[in-house]
Parts: sequence; C-alpha cells; structure tokens
Amino acid sequence: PPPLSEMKEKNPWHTPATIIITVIFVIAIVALVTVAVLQNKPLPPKYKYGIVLDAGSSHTALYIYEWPAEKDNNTGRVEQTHSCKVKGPGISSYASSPLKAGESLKVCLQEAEQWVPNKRHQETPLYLGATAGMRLLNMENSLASDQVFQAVAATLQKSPFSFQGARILSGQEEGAYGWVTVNYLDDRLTQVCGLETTGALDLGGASTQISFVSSSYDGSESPSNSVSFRLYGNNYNLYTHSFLCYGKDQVLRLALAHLSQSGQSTVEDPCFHPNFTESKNYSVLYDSPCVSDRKPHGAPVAFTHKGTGNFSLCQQVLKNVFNFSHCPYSQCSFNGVFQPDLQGTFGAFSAYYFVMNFLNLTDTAIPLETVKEKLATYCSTPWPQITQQHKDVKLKYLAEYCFSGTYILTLLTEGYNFNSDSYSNIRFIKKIKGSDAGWTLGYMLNLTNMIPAEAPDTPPLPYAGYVSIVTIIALVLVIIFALCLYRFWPRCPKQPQII
Ligand SMILES: O=P(O)(O)OP(=O)(O)OP(=O)(O)OC[C@H]1O[C@@H](n2cnc3c(O)ncnc32)[C@H](O)[C@@H]1O
Ligand SMILES: [Ca+2]
Repeated sequence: PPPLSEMKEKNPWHTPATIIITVIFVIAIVALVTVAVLQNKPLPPKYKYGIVLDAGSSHTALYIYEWPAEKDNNTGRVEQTHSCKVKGPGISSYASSPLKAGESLKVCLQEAEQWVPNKRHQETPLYLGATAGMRLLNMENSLASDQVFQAVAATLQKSPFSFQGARILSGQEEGAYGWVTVNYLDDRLTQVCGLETTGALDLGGASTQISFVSSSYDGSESPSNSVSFRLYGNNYNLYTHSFLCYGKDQVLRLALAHLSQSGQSTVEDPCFHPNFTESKNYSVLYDSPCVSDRKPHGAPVAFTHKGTGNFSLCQQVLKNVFNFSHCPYSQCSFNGVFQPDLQGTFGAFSAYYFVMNFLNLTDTAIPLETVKEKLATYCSTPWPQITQQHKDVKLKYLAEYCFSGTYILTLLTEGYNFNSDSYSNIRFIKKIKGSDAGWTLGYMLNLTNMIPAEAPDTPPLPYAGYVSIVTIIALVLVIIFALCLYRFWPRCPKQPQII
C-alpha cells in the first residue's frame, strides 16, 4: 500500500476541480436559502382605501375602509379603519338651505384626509349614498332634493379623493347591501356551500329593512322582493323589503297622528313616561309625506304631548300603524307586503341596537315575555326618575326609548312574525370584527367589484408554505452534502478504487 502521505496527496478533495465545484454548490445552496428567506419576509403592507358616506334621514356618517392591495378578491379582508359622524341633521333637513348640506360634510372629509395616506388620496374612491330621508324629500319636493345633491356633490368633488357619485339608494339596494355586509364580515359567503347565511334587520329613522334567504322563497312570488346574487361561486336568492315611513322617527309621527286625530290640545301618549310633557306644533308633526294626508282640520297651532307610560296600550297604538287587512300573496308581513317563512339567524343593527342596548335587552336568551315585562316596568317609570338616573343621555333619545323599545318588539312580533322561539335567533349587533353593520360596506364591495361571482382559484400551496418547503429541501441538501464530506468522505473516493 502507498505510504500515508501519498494517499493524502491523492485525496480528490484537494483537487482544484472538486474545490471549485464544492464552493459553487455551497454558494448555490446559500443563495437559494437566502432568496427563499428574504422572499418570505413580510413586505411592508400596501393598503388600498375606499370611503362611503351614509346620508341617512337622521344623520350622515363617513366610513373609511382599508384592504391589502394584493388581496382585492379575498373575503373578509376589507376592514373599517375609521368612521366620522357628521355634526347636525341628515342632508334631507337642508332642503331650504342646500349649500349647508355640502358645508356640513367638510369636517369629516378633512378628517378622512388624515386617515388615508396622502399618496393614496387620488386613487381612493369616494361614494355617497342617501336613504329614506332623501327618498321622502324627493317625493315631496324633487327640486329641493336635486339642489341638495348638487351641493353635496360640489363639496365631494373638491376633496382630494376620487369622487364616484352621490345618489339615492333604492330600498332594495339598502336591504341587500346590509345583508352582504353582515355575511361578508361573518365570512359566510366563501364557505363551499352549506353554511347558512344570516338575515339582516336594519332600523333607521325613516325606513326599515328586512333581508334574508329562505328555502321557501325562489323569487317567483312577489319578484319585486327578490334579489339574486352569484358570489364566490354560490347562488343566492335573497328576500328583501324596505318599509318607507317605518323607521322609528316616522313611526313616532304615525303614532302621534293616530292619537291626535281629533286635533285636541292635549295628546295623551302611552309610549312616553308618566309626567313627561312637551309642547309640539301640529304643523311640524304633519310635515312629512308619511303623515301629511292625515292632518286634522281646524287643529290648534300647538298641542301638549303628555306621557302616560302604559306598555300594553302603547303596543295597541303601535299595532295600529300596521295594516293587516289585505294580503294579495300567500302570506304577508304587513301593509300587503309578501314575506316568506323566517329562516335562520338575524343580525339586527342601527336603531335596533341603540335602543335594545340602552334598555339592557340585547341578550335574546332572555325570554320574550320577560323582555316585555322589563319594558313595561321601564315605560311606567315616571319621567323625573328616568332623567335622574340617566343624566348623561341626550334628552331627545331618553324620552323615546320606551316608545322605540315597544316599536321594535311590535315590529318584530306583529310585523315580521317572530315568535318567542324565533326571537332568540336575533342578535342585536353594532359591529362585526370592528366594522359597523350597515349597508355601506356591501355597497362599496359591489361598486369596487371586490366580490367575484366565482370563487378565486387558489394555488395548491399557500405562498408561505411554498417558500418554507423550498427552504427545508435546500437545507436537507446542504446537510446531506456536509455529512457526505465530513463523515463518509474517506469511504467515498475509495469505492471507484475497489471497482
Ligand atoms: O336609514 P334611515 O332611515 O335613512 O335613517 P338613519 O340612517 O339616519 O338612521 P340611524 O340608523 O342612524 O338611526 C336610527 C334612529 O336611531 C336614532 N339614534 C341614533 N343614535 C341613537 C342612540 O344612541 N340612542 C337612541 N337613538 C339613536 C336616530 O335618531 C334615528 O332615529
Ligand atoms: Ca340608515
């Protein structure tokens, strides 16, 4: 056998070719691992933004939404980052001074400029949707409603955002977009068939919406209540209806109109607390298309609105604002409007939430009978005691919670036919995962084409998974190579010699 020193010299490890190949191999592996690791590092997030103004009958609110720029089509990715409540009343209240409607939006628009990064301003779409207040103004005085829109559009045009238009939403759109919002935030739209959707109940100041999917409804009966969608590869046949004049402010007018039919100077109202009194003007009460045709002749200028605090009498009065006398369909809710069988759970938001939250009645596990008893006790509490107990609450809201709570229960049970069982399927909600429940998010998702009809194709592996696997395989190769070099090396070159 050759001497040891000779063997060492023959070791092919020390030939320049092997050294170069090994160095290249190691560099290649290190480069591969580095690239994979760097690629996997989270990039600084890039966001896109969208702004929607909800011009409701009682007030206007601005909502800012944000989503990762790369993930337009992924569900549940759009989040509300900020909301701003416009000071003052809804834009429909500016009928006689339209320019002020535009002015009123400026503070919130300036706030939005702070919340959206400057370089995104130009590409951020800005929408304004008006609901029942403007529907009523448009019916009453379309010139005035056009002037209000001109004024708000002029203001929105001047903002740095990409203004996409201001318009009145139909009641159907308002109901359907509210349903989309709730189900999008709840991640119920991307489920591969099966999972039930949630119905949506919205109670505004001038109108109220009910929207749900019922297996008994295919849209053939009363097609005007049907909205069909294809979202993420699933078909939906949504039932939706908006009752104009059945928001809580207009129903308050309807109820008072009912109680003051004889044009008396004192109107006793069971929906307000005992010892509550307030002077009101007949002309102000009847200044709405919801009640204007009922104004009693020869009524005095003003009347005293006097509370008597009687829950069951209040329920009777409120039942009377619904018309159950005719139903041209197989079944109806009220006022001759078709409604299929209720099905599934319901999210109830806006005034449903404000009122039930104030009354500590958002827990629908409380039996309906107990809810009514608690409300009856609340309604019979004298007004001075109520004001003592809630010094921090706006008096206008405080005075109306007995009325509003009773209206909500009457609307749900007498109007929509919820019973003591199905009542527990309702969830009184304000927000879902940080975003307000309401029609605005659904409206923006639709206008920015953010919900595809078909489910997006997903790669077999998520990106991070792919990078991890590449990294692991590269590391395994390095280890095998290293083991071969340092442990088995002496035997490796011998083999060719044996052969
Ligand atoms: O949908 P429309 O009918 O156009 O009306 P809106 O959008 O302005 O209606 P909201 O949901 O904002 O409010 C509904 C009602 O709830 C009232 N409201 C708002 N905040 C409230 C609170 O904290 N407590 C009691 N009521 C409240 C408000 O004055 C309205 O009468
Ligand atoms: Ca509303």
